[in-house]
Amino acid sequence: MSLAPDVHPGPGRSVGSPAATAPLLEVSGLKAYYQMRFFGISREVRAVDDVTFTIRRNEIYGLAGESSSGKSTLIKTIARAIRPPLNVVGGTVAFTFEDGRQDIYAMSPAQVAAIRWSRLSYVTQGSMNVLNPVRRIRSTFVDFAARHLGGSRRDFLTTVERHLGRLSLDPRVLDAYPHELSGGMRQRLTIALATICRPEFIIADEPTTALDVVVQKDVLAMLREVQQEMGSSILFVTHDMAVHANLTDRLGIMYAGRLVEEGPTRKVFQRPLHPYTAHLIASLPRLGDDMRKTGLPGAPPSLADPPTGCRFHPRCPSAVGLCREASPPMEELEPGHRVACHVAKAHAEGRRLS
Ligand SMILES: Nc1ncnc2c1ncn2[C@@H]1O[C@H](COP(=O)(O)OP(=O)(O)OP(=O)(O)O)[C@@H](O)[C@H]1O
Repeated sequence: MSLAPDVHPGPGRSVGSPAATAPLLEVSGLKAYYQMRFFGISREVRAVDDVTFTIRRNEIYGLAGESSSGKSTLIKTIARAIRPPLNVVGGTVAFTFEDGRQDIYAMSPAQVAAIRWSRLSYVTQGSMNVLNPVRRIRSTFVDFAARHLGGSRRDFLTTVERHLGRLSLDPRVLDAYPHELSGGMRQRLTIALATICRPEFIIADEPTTALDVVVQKDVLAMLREVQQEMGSSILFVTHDMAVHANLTDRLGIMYAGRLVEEGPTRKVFQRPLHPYTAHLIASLPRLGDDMRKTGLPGAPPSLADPPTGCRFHPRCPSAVGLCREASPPMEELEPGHRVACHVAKAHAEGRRLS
């Protein structure tokens, strides 16, 4: 499959310019809370609480963590796809696209609309959310992408057909309604839709979770090929650690609204530094291993009233007194490998905590 520029060149990927060397996404101290008021009582769910990380050009960054850890809230906030009661209460989200660096929350609504799908696109779990059930696939492509690519409708549809062909999709699917297609086909179409404008940054939110394993493998291979050919960056969100092991270049682990570990995916799997990451990896099934996997005791905390200190301490097998008292900052303990854990830090420095 070749995705070399065809009818439209898409955003350039010039090497050597400041834009080419800067991180594509910089998230700094980001806080996004659901702020609600019921019968005069305020309630605040701190779903994303002081998250800092960057994503480079041309990399697939994975985000993992169990349900309710804040993954969806984080990516909605990064894409500025938020509405009340979710509010950004601190921090910044900046993209350095080919035309320069911009804080997405300093942009006007018109500027944000202009980068959606063309530079920043979104692939979601429920493909039916994007594919309008009462419109043929062709109309959905026109609705989402025609204005970004410009030109006549005929030229646009020729571009769409060529793009589908390159992704091994039969252009006749453009005549279909979503319900006439399989789940796998619909998901491949959402990837085609998200990449038709050759975006620099793609957010993929659990795009394969609803698919069976064989179709899942196909869709993931397609996504990787698209990414490699276009040189785009992908933020790939799933709780499925096996998918991260096979797909992502770097991996961030979220727990209770915070990033607790980040590093090259291979390193994180080989030597997890945070006890929560170690648990996630240990619970993966392995061929020939017939030991029963034991779950982590306890449940994730309420983000309306998170525990003091390290939010993982009530469930952590290694917790000491300090973990109950002070929130551990994210620190680089090995090159490119960051972790927020007092015990891991002390271990790396050859100290013992009690
Ligand atoms: N609309 C909302 N109003 C109030 N709280 C919300 C809302 N949506 C999510 N939350 C809360 O925010 C926290 C983070 O949820 P979020 O959906 O971001 O987690 P997640 O890691 O994406 O989980 P999942 O994998 O189940 O989608 C949870 O405590 C959740 O209950």
